[in-house]
Amino acid sequence: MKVVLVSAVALIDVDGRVLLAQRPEGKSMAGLWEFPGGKVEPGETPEAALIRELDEELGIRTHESCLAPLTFASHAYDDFHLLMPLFACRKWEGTLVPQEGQTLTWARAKDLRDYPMPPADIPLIPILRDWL
Ligand SMILES: Nc1nc2c([nH]c(=O)n2[C@@H]2O[C@H](COP(=O)(O)OP(=O)(O)OP(=O)(O)O)[C@@H](O)[C@H]2O)c(=O)[nH]1
Repeated sequence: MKVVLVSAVALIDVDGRVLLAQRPEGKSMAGLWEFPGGKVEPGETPEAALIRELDEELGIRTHESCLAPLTFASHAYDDFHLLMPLFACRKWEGTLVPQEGQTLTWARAKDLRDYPMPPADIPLIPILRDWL
C-alpha cells in the first residue's frame, strides 16, 4: 500500500474558531469539509508544503515558526494509506480568498462534529476540541 504524506493545518482565529474548507464538486470526497493543506512533494518538508498550499489554496502567507504540531491522522483508504500531520496556526498574513472554488467556514469547537469530514479526519476532532 502506498503511503501518501499530506500536510494539513487547523487555522484558528481570534475567537478560537477553526477554518474548514469544503471539497469542491469534481474532486474525490466532494462536499466533505477538510483542513486546508495538500500532498507533500518530493524533497519538501511538511511545513514548506503547508506554506505553499496556504498560498495556492487560500492566498495567505505564514511562516514555519507559526506552525505548531498538533496531532496526525493515519488512515487506510481503499487505494492508498494517508499519513497526515495536522498543525495549528494562529498567525498569517493576507485575507483568505479561496483560490480553487472551495467554500470556507469558521467552525466553533463545539460544532466541529456537525461538519461531514473525510474518514481520516474523524479521530482528529476530539483531539482538536480538547486542545482548543
Ligand atoms: N487537505 C486535506 N486533505 C485531506 C484531509 N483529509 C483527507 O483524507 N485528505 C485527503 O488527502 C489528500 C489531499 O490531497 P490534495 O489536497 O493534495 O489533492 P486533491 O484534493 O486534489 O486530492 P485527490 O488527488 O484525491 O483529488 C486527498 O486524498 C484528501 O482526500 C484534510 O483534512 N485536508
